[in-house]
Amino acid sequence: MALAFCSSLRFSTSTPSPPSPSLPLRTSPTSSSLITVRSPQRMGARSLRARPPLRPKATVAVDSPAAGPDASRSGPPRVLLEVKDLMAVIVESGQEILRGVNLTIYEGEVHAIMGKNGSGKSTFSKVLVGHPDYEVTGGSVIFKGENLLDMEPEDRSHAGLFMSFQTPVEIPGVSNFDFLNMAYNARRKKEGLPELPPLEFYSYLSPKAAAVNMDLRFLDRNVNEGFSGGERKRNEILQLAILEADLAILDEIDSGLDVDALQDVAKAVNGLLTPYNSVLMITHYQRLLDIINPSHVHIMEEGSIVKTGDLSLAKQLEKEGYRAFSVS
Ligand SMILES: Nc1ncnc2c1ncn2[C@@H]1O[C@H](COP(=O)(O)OP(=O)(O)OP(=O)(O)O)[C@@H](O)[C@H]1O
Repeated sequence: MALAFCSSLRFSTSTPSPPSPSLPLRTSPTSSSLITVRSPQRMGARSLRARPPLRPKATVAVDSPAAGPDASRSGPPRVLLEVKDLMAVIVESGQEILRGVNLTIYEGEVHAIMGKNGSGKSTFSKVLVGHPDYEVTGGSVIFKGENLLDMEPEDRSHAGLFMSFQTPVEIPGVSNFDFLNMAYNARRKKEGLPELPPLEFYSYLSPKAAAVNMDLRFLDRNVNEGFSGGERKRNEILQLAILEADLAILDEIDSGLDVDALQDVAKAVNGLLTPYNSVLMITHYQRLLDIINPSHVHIMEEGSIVKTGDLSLAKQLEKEGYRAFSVS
């Protein structure tokens, strides 16, 4: 199955026409409270991913918000994310999970968070995107100079935050193509640009799909419906490629991937990196870090970051286990 998946996800040049959009959306079911699929008239999208590109790398004939070089981007790297003493509890139980997280990410940096099961890594990332299961009880998060914690999840997405969940959800009844088109248009609308009709969006999308080795046939299928674990992950990276977030949070993007797919996905992530965006990865395995090569590796324990270093930290972890870093 895994090998079949890999070979089936090569870019197919024999698909000249775009998938036919199946608007209007027939259903809007969702298994995640973070997802919003609205009618085309209201033109919303999956709330956390509606962040079309600021700096498209593909050459497309669309009036993208930043289709050319951005002269204002000169100078030293800017701080993208500054997390100070962040504390959060589970809303339902009041259980404290984050106990003072500190983390600063500059443009162009790649950070990896590692840590034992249950140490709070996913909770941290979900708190950043505004997941309603958690309540922030202390600390601050500044994203691109703005108070992230004051923003609705959808606005966090529009501001340039993208999150790939550990288990990407299915959206039955909504084709991948329509979903990506809506997400892209939601951002364009926010930028005051006209929405991109399906044909033009297809021109923008197809080189992105090629870059992540995504077979174009997957665009006509419903979002993640019947996708294998690896296909879902690859689809997440396609969404990231379309939306070109400033900060991409990738929660265990390597889980469930066979060795070839891991290489593909990691290389696709590398291909999306620019001096102006950043990635925050959560992973258990050095094999992903060997390809993406993070500038910073953090170890989380019991809801806070207890050690920070470079890739050598991950190598040491692989050899010695978490006992070597435990502070408890
Ligand atoms: N919504 C929730 N309801 C109940 N418990 C939760 C919830 N979210 C997180 N937890 C608990 O908080 C702790 C931290 O969970 P989290 O998913 O952040 O850990 P993690 O470091 O990402 O773990 P893993 O490496 O296994 O993915 C766990 O004990 C988990 O069971």
